[in-house]
Amino acid sequence: MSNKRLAPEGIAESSSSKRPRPGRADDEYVEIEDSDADDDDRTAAEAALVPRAATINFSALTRKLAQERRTVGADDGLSPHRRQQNALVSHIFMDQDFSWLHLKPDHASRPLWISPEDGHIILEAFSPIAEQAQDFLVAISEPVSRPSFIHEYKLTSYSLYAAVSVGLQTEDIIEVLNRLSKVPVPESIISFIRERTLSYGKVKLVLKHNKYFVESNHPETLQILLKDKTIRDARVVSQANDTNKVATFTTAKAPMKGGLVIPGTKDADKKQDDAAKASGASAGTNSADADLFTSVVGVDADEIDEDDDNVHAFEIDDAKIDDVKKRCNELEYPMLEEYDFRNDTVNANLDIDLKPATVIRPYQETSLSKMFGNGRARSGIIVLPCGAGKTLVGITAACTIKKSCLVLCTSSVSVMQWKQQFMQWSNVTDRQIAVFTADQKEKFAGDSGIVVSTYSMVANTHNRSYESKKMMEFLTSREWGFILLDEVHVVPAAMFRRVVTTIKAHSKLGLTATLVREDDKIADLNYMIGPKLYEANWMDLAAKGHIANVQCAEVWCPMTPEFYREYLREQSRKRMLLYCMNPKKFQACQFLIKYHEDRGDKIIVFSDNVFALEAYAKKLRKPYIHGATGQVERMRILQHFQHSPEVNTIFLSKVGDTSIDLPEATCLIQISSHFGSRRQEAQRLGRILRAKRRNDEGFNAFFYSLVSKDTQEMFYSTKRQQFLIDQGYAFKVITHLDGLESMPDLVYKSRDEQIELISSVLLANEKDAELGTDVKAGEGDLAGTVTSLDFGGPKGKTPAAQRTMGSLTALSGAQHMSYIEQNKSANKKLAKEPASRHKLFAKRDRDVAAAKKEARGRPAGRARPGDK
Ligand SMILES: Nc1ncnc2c1ncn2[C@@H]1O[C@H](COP(=O)(O)OP(=O)(O)OP(=O)(O)O)[C@@H](O)[C@H]1O
Repeated sequence: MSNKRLAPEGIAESSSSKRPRPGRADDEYVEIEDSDADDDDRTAAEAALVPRAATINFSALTRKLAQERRTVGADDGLSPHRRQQNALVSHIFMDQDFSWLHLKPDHASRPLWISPEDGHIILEAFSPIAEQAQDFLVAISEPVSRPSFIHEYKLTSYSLYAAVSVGLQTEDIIEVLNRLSKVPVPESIISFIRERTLSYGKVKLVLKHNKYFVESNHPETLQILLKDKTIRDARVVSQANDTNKVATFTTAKAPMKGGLVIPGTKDADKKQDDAAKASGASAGTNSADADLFTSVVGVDADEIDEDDDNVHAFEIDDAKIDDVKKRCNELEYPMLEEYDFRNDTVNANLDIDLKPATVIRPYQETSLSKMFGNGRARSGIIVLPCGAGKTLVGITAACTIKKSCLVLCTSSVSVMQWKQQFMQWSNVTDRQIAVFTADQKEKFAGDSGIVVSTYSMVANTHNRSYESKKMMEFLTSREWGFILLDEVHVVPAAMFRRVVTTIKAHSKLGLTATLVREDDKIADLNYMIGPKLYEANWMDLAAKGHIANVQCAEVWCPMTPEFYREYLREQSRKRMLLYCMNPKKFQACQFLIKYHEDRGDKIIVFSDNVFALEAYAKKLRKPYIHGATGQVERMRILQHFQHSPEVNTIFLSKVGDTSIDLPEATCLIQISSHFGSRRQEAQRLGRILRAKRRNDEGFNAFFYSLVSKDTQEMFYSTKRQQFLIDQGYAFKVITHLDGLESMPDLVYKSRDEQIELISSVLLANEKDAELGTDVKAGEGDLAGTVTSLDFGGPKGKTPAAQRTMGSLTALSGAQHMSYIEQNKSANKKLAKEPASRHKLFAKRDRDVAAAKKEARGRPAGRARPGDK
């Protein structure tokens, strides 16, 4: 559909930026066509789910800005000398010249700068009060990019919706922004904040006695909504409420609203006080600032005002919830979903708690405080880096709500892991937790319990077995206190909608590491689950030792002339196979494996392409796992990798991208990947973020991406890295691996061997070149490998985000760090074993030999038989 929106001419979408210049009165707005190809396949219905406010229309803001500017121009308070200076630099900064904004006299001690044009906020991350400012900014805006020194955030309608949802008030947002900003918050931004937060947070969707109600403390708001035909038609007029008036209830106040204690935290109140004092002292801020932060940024349950006693509500038809939510969004009254679980006497309590030894980490606690800040459970999304412990956050939330809970994950592997983690961290008994997968259809005993299942099991409506149907009846006929949605960013919107509308749940929590979707449908999540409640900073967690520090590098491998010639000639998907199978890449992979094995690292080599995966693993004599590897074999390989010094490297296809917890792994090498997927890159990195040794002095994990030079792969690689770069990771480029040529037993050294390799690639089927020949990520069962129980502590410094040239020695820290563990004998024994040849492979060997012979006889550059 055509996704038109109003925007100031040239903002963001247009490369030929023609933003209004200071002092020019050309603030005209054109209707622009959204050129994002990903949006084209959006159905009208889906697009309608996105509130209008989502596409920020800064036209009103900028118009105000123009007025502001004119006023400033009339009396800008600058000395003639200063005005002349500004005029001199204006031509350099062009439309980015904001020197007309007044800097506050003490601007140096304030860390923020706010763009009056598009709501972007720049934070000096090196400021003493940056940490506090970050907490605040994460609550009110979207992080765009957070490298070491300068962070960028953006105010959006969604982010302000999220801010209001976690209890922030409009004037407090403006006040804190003003205090932190180097320039007075522009009028345009103030009115944007006011406008966006005016109607947000006023309407709630509540499930009571298995019926849905639209609730508000403001009867006039409900009257406005009822004027809308869609909402009016969805209303259920019962006997008790058969007039056109909305019903008024008096809510019972929570007996001890602030008394809610999230399990796994120590003495929450004391800790909060101490933290506030400590950060206040270290930041050198005055106590007024600290108070302001505690009252506005930190959500203190005791201090949050009780809602009005009078709540007005009308019932709506369950089948029309989706339409009502959509309409409310369009009317800019997005519905909040909150669950007053402590006063729910209808649904049976679930006797579940965290084990006494379980202590949640500070960022896990912070994220949960955003969910339970006002003593109720708010629905929304928590974003934590891979390996940061989202599972425990979900389990703690379930232990806080203590009502029946449904957990949905992306694969049956994850189902088993969730169950195992519930048993590990909480006192839940086997009878209280059930799984619903293709193989197992269990129900819990008693009135309340936990069910763990997959999205597809719940959303699937076709070809249901008798047991599945029964199980679905069990799931849909009851009210759930809590639904936990794992990996929310990957689930197709339609599937999500089916799940959310068929399961009646009082509160929803979405968990994810990468709130990016390649299909750009993030907005749907906002609408279907709720606002983003919290997003952690990857670099912060790395600096505090909760996740490992990682050195990232892109290794450029030149193509051999023969491979490059074929690459240029091929038009099909085989091009991809050619750049994966590049002999120089083989060599780089071999070199890096040896280099890191010698240092005592455990290495995972990733390849999406199964043909390349097998070829590399067999040539380098390492074990491998892909979709077709049997369960017993997988477990055997993973056990060896974890516990045996003989197996220090394994090759994994995309079955290992997610759902694999191998804290022994300290080095990743990526030889082939799924085009430009930013999410996959981050998830792969996540495999080493949980490295057991992350708290060792000076420890670094390593992430290498091998790319064939001058091929499409370089483009994809740059695209893939973008998410991680925005999280502050620095990618170095390695153009030369010192000592590679002199490495003994270097593979594919001679031209003959390289020609043999190219022949096998050319003989491969077109299908072999595809990435989709493996099973879907996560389908393979890697359960039982969850072993890490490490706790974090204060750790090293955050690396600077930049792209630099470097040598492998420098990258691996050889100049500055020492590695204690050495394990030179690793894999030697394995390498001595004769590589077993499958008979199919033997047949291919014969074919390869024939092709090799043919290739030798053909002058370079001449077409192969069959070439057009
Ligand atoms: N508070 C904690 N105390 C001790 N260990 C923890 C804590 N939180 C998480 N962990 C451990 O950290 C590891 C990573 O946790 P988990 O698998 O939940 O991460 P994740 O965020 O779901 O990662 P991914 O997105 O990659 O799946 C696990 O081994 C888990 O046991």
